Amino acid sequence: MFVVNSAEMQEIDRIATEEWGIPEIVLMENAGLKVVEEIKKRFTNLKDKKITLILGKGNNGGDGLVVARHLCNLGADIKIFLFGQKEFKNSSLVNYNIVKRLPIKVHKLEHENNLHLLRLSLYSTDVIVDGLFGTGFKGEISDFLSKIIKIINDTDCLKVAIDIPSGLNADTGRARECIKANLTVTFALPKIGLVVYPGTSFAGDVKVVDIGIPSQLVRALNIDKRILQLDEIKNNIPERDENCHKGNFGHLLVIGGSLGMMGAVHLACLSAFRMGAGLVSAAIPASIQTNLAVSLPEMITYPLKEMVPGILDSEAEEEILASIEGKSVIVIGPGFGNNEEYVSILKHILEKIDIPIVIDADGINLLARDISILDNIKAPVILTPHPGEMARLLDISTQEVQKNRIELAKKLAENYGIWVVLKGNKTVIATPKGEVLINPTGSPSLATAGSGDVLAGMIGAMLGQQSDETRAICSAVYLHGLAGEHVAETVGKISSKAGDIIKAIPIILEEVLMDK
Ligand SMILES: NC(=O)C1=CN([C@@H]2O[C@H](COP(=O)(O)OP(=O)(O)OC[C@H]3O[C@@H](n4cnc5c(N)ncnc54)[C@H](O)[C@@H]3O)[C@@H](O)[C@H]2O)[C@H](O)CC1
Ligand SMILES: [K+]
Repeated sequence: MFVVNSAEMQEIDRIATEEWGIPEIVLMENAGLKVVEEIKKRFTNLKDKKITLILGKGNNGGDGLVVARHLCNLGADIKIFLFGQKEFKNSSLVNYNIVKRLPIKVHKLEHENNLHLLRLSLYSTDVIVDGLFGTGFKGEISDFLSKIIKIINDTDCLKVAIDIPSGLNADTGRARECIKANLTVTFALPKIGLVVYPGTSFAGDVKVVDIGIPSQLVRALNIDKRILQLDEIKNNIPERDENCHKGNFGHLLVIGGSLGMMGAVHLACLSAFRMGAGLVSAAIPASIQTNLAVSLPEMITYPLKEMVPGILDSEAEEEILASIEGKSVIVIGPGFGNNEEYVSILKHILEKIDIPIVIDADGINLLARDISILDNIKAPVILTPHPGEMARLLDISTQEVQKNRIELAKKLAENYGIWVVLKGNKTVIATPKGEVLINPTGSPSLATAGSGDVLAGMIGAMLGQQSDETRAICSAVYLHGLAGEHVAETVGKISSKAGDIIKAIPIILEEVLMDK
């Protein structure tokens, strides 16, 4: 499903009305009716239910006026509070003139001394409908608005946001002060702010409703952002026919490991097997080879020459390059160590190979030492940074990364012609073509040591089975999130560990493929 920013939504709105000739008032009527439909689903009867609408003077408020009219027809007891000194215009004005003739009390919210009545009315209300601002919200919330929002948020009742919770930046999901809704009924397409953190925590349940904008119109716009959906993920996982053999499902090489960090390689390799990789090999410092081989006998191991135990010798580079022969995918970085001398190993690998390479963990830290080594790549390169690693790569703070996850991932991917998987709540996948995919699955259970190694192994495994890199990466990220959700339900969000995520892979794979 496409996701849009406010400018894109406004453009869709403009084309629908100006070029396709769909009257604005029709879209507004549809929008209002759909909100009423969602409210009706939550009550057996709306008769005499107290419903308070807090509305601005733009079209979001106009939608609210439509909601008020229909709820009034259903017998609800309606009150409206109107924010702002402006006058309603166009379709909103038409709806306002109708509402004025109905048995609906309309109060102003222009001064601090109106707040007392608002507080009093909300005390006994069953539902608050938030139609203050939608996609037309710009800049910041004033202190007065902040007080209004606080009064609304302090009220314990069902809060329904029209299109987006007021105060939320539809493009970034950030807010200074924002309505905390239980339900957001958003029109035509989800807005970015509703699907990325912290916007997700303000929006509550998000219902995307059709208001009559033709899908042909939306498709013609070539929107570059999408939310991943289960259906496409299912189709990305290749069927296994009776005649298949291990050679059909890729041979993954994991390069990494160091003294004390052997587990990272183990986790990546084991998850790769569980995700269906045909063969898995690991190139690791010689001193950890025996332990690793014993811990996972199914894999092939390449011992690398060491300077001191756990630290590679310069001759190891040749050994790594030799181990790449015959492989179909590489994962480099889990537990590798962030030694300056390894930058040239990574550089030479990237200059030589043309098979997909996932650069994770210390591999990303090495890149952060010299990102220019991405200038000379022939292979599909996939970076899987968490926000801290992304910050190091871009030489900015983690807070700055989190403020602008989508744009930063997109820019990095486009600049170097690579895939960027920016991990975190709603992982963002950016492709070399500038496409952005947002992953809806996941759980706090994934916030545990080794979870990234598991994801790297899963991506590596999928790249060995699916030639379309974007599909492979998206499937792995989506399924990793589903595995996290399963762990949250079975083990718990707090007690989870990476091994639990790996154990969940076969279960969620089975579930996903069952109704393919
Ligand atoms: N997308 C569609 O196809 C449809 C959308 N509808 C609804 O319309 C709104 C967008 O309406 P618009 O008039 O452009 O803007 P808003 O109502 O969101 O807000 C404008 C309103 O708010 C004032 N304002 C903006 N920022 C601030 C601020 N920081 N502080 C104070 N006041 C602010 C501004 O001055 C205006 O008065 C969309 O979300 C949908 O809900 C259509 O009805 C159906 C078709
Ligand atoms: K709103």
